Amino acid sequence: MTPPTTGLPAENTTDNNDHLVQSDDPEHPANLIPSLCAKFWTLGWVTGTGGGASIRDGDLVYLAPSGVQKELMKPSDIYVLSLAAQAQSLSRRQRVYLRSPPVYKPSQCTPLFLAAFTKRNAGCCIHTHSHWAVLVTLILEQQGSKEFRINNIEQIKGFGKGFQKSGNLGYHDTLVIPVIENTAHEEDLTEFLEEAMDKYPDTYAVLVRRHGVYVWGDNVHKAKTQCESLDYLFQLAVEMKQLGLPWITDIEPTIPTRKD
Ligand SMILES: CSCCC(=O)C(=O)COP(=O)(O)O
Ligand SMILES: [Zn+2]
Repeated sequence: MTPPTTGLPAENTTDNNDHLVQSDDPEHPANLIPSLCAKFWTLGWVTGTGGGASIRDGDLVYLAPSGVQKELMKPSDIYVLSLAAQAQSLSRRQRVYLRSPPVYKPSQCTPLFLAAFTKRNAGCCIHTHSHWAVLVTLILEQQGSKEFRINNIEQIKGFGKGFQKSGNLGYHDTLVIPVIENTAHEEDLTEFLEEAMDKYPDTYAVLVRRHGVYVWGDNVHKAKTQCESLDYLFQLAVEMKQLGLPWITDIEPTIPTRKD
């Protein structure tokens, strides 16, 4: 699926480029963001307008409006931004939208989503306010820790090895997710998210203390499955903590002996 593109910044177009969000294809980003967010709402990931998702298709980035019920969005509510036009913009804070819905402001998460697209070439970035993510950051806060670490759990295999690396983590590998501190305004998280990406080049996610998590992937499928795997692991970790079980164990890899 290749959506049509004008390649022109918004001020050079004569209309609002509504065609960029009009498609019968359910896989078109303008259709997929509302349908994904409706699913995420049922998981408690985008409750009360919090959280959201953004998709990149080539140069075009599709974004939700700010402060709307994310599970009720329509394709006509979606913003479209050109990364190339944005890169040419003199001000990093001023965004160049090819398409803007008339009555909204763009999501406050926009600069964080753009960081995943520009620094990691991600195809999709998901931001959740999941209880499990927030609880894990609270447990880590008590421990004075800025990293979530877990190993020897099967679901760890749901994560890629890292940026520009092929294959997934193994059962015995340790999954490490950095934690950044929350800020009063979502946009102000950007510099800390970027710092965490630089410090942890292979991470596909960053936790935000007392707030939630940002998870990305090369495409929608990978971002969604990594986000699901991570939420599973966060829930498991909270329940393990309640049972007094450690997140890191020193189970040694064994060579399996198969008897046929
Ligand atoms: C109650 S949500 C506060 C803002 C936030 O954390 C968030 O993720 C949603 O921001 P948006 O601008 O996309 O509504
Ligand atoms: Zn948020």
